[in-house]
Amino acid sequence: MENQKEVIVGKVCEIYAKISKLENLNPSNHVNELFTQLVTTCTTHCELDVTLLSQEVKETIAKLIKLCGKAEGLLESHYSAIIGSHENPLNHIKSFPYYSNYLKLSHLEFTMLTSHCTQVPSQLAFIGSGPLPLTSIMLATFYMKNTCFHNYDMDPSANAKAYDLVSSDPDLSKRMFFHTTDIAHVSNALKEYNVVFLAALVGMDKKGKESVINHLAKHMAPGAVLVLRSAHGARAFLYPVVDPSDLKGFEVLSVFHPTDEVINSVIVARKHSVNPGILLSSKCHELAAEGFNTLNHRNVIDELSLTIDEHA
Ligand SMILES: C[S@@+](CC[C@H](N)C(=O)[O-])C[C@H]1O[C@@H](n2cnc3c(N)ncnc32)[C@H](O)[C@@H]1O
Repeated sequence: MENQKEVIVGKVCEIYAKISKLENLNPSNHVNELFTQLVTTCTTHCELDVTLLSQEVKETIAKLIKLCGKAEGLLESHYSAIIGSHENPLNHIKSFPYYSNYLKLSHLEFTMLTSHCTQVPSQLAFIGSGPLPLTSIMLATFYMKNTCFHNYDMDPSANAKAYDLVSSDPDLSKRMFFHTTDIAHVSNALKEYNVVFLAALVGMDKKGKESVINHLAKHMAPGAVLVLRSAHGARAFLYPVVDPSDLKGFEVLSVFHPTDEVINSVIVARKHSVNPGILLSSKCHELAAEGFNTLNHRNVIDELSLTIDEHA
């Protein structure tokens, strides 16, 4: 076990050394090959706790996560431009190489979400939607056919590309909205959403993630649900980890760590009401009227494993 851990860490550091020497991270055969090697290494070995690694390795991980985030942004941007150049972009969305991963991840997130909310949300925010907002598109197309999606990204070019993908679609163009701003500058608008999704790459380190989570805890409506992405085991070489205990101001409802090709763990949490037992604020009344089940806080990991296996 100890030996296996050393082998994985050695391999990841070796790949990091190669990636960090690249002139740029734009998609190319060589860049794709290195990231594929990295993802394969990290998804085939689950039993590894990165918090126990040396400070030196932790510093390498922090740098690697930033490079992965940059490469992911460039890959999504590249494919978004290609897909958006077609007359009906959404007919070509499956050409994105990680389409099936997103399909599984959005199904997982929807399953987890609906085990805590008996009614589909009317207004949903997705923070860090990027140039290829696949999760919003999939949720809107397959699972939440009447929900309005408010996509937030601080990069205007990401939003412009994302808008081009849905603007010609008669349904999604009416339900997808794009807001160009750093989420740290959004306060009152956050109260309007029954559900908020937080992308893995918003808050790239512990401090950054903590600051976004604290901001959401301060401004989301009491009783609203937060769905956020984390990483577990060796997958923590690729994405920032959110420890459920870091979710101050929220009640953690469920946590799921995938073991298949899906990389991100998913955490579902509910923003505390003023008094969790009694629905005091008008927003809580509104949520209760919409059928949000505030009393049902059971852990659904086992059931989820079953549901997901059934759909695998
Ligand atoms: C590569 S993308 C897409 C999301 C990715 N597929 C995921 O699940 O994390 C991440 C996006 O988050 C945006 N972003 C990062 N920090 C943000 C913040 N504080 N406010 C708004 N957008 C942010 C970036 O501009 C970038 O386009």
